[in-house]
Amino acid sequence: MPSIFSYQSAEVDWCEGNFERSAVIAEYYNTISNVSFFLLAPALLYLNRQYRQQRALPMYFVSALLICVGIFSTYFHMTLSYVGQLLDELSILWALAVAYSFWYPKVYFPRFIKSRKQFFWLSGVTTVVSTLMSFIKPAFNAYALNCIAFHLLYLTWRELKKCNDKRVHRMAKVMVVWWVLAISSWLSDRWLCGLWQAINFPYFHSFWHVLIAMSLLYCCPLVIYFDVNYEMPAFKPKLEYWPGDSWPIVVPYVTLEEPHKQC
Ligand SMILES: CCCCCCCC/C=C\CCCCCCCC(=O)N[C@@H](CO)[C@H](O)/C=C/CCCCCCCCCCCCC
Ligand SMILES: [Ca+2]
Ligand SMILES: [Zn+2]
Repeated sequence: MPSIFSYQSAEVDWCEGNFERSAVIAEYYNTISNVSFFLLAPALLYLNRQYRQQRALPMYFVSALLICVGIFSTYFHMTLSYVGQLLDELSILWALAVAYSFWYPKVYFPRFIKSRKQFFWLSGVTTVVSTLMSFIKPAFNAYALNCIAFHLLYLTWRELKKCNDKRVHRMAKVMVVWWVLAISSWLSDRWLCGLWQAINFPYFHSFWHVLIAMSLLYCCPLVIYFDVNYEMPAFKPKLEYWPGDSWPIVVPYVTLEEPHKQC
């Protein structure tokens, strides 16, 4: 019986051919495209540094978990091992759980939850139960995780209804475009592999890594923007673009306008 650590012991195998470019890396492009997650975390911390100074714990915690996602996803595609697959999926689950625990707006808490502390407990218990259940059918986990994006889209839509800042609406639209491209790549790698192999282009899962990191690059400032509005009344959030508004390719981030001076 193969070990759960051994090469190709995972339940899933992505479309890219195995060991075609290296004797030790199973899926070469799927492995190296994880560099996106290693760039994403420091970019978020650097660009949103004013917010990070106010909310250091959640920012460092989620950034560290995004790095873990990168490490485990790299390990998974390098080995295609059962342990790699579970670590990849569980690191995503825990990163999302921590992000929800810190940033889920209080106005959407279920009625029986009275404080963020209680919400932490609810998220913690739900995540531990989901972690245990994830061993039942690991191949199903990725579909369940992808469904969380629909909840994020729903929350974004609810928030945009209350917001009339045009820059925020534009940023949300761009985030959705990146996500649609990302999920299309993920699904097509899963379901249309025969077609991509026939045309010798089985690289859609590596596109997914880059595209989902791009959508997170837009999603995170949105989360920060709404958090400042809800939880930090002394500040006014402002969306800015790096390196500048007039550049063709830009990265959004949030600055905090000076707190109201007390006389
Ligand atoms: C201030 C910041 C707050 C926001 C924090 C958001 C935290 C997000 C945490 C984790 C997301 C990482 C997703 C990347 C997964 C990469 C690894 C991967 O490719 N794994 C595959 C196997 O290699 C696996 O099959 C994929 C599983 C599906 C993952 C689905 C993740 C949904 C993430 C939702 C992001 C939404 C962005 C825009 C929403 C409209
Ligand atoms: Ca493969
Ligand atoms: Zn992957």
